[in-house]
Amino acid sequence: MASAQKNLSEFSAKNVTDMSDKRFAIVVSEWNEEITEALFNGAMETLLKHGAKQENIIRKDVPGSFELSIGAQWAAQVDEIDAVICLGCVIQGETRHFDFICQAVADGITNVSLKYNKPVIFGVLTPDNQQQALDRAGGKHGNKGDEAAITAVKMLGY
Ligand SMILES: Nc1c(NC[C@H](O)[C@H](O)[C@H](O)CO)[nH]c(=O)[nH]c1=O
Ligand SMILES: CC(=O)[C@@H](O)COP(=O)(O)O
Repeated sequence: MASAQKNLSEFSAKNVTDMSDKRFAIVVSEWNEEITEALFNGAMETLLKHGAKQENIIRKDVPGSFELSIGAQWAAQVDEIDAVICLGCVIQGETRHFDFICQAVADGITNVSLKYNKPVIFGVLTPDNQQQALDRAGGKHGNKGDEAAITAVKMLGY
């Protein structure tokens, strides 16, 4: 189902458990900063809305989405971290570089999650252009950061 049919910020809050004692790491890519900052703000707002404490949320920045995997690993290896949220935006350019980054970060984040047996959330936009990114970072299709945060919350209540 495309984001056009399912707003990224609309989700069922039922069965969401208390997050007051959970600790989160949010790893944010600096590429396309206008977008990733909007994703971060959405993720923070959603975590706090569901009871997470500000002091239990740490942020780490990485240069680009390709570095999200290692940034996630450095966070996930910390025993006190319960879940990691990775936020990035990879915009299609003229070459196949887009494909390599997107595949690498999807595979890398998955591997970290399985290696450390904890939720590591793929909050990475992979749009064709800037407008598609804006539409999914607080625009008409919602905010991918909201979706990533509620996914972490739901997984911790698994
Ligand atoms: N073009 C985008 C990049 N490129 C940078 C890579 O993520 C990486 O930092 C570099 O290849 C060095 O390892 N990153 C994004 O997050 N978004 C882009 O659109
Ligand atoms: C996703 C990228 O790295 C991409 O934006 C780089 O642009 P290009 O493919 O034109 O070099």
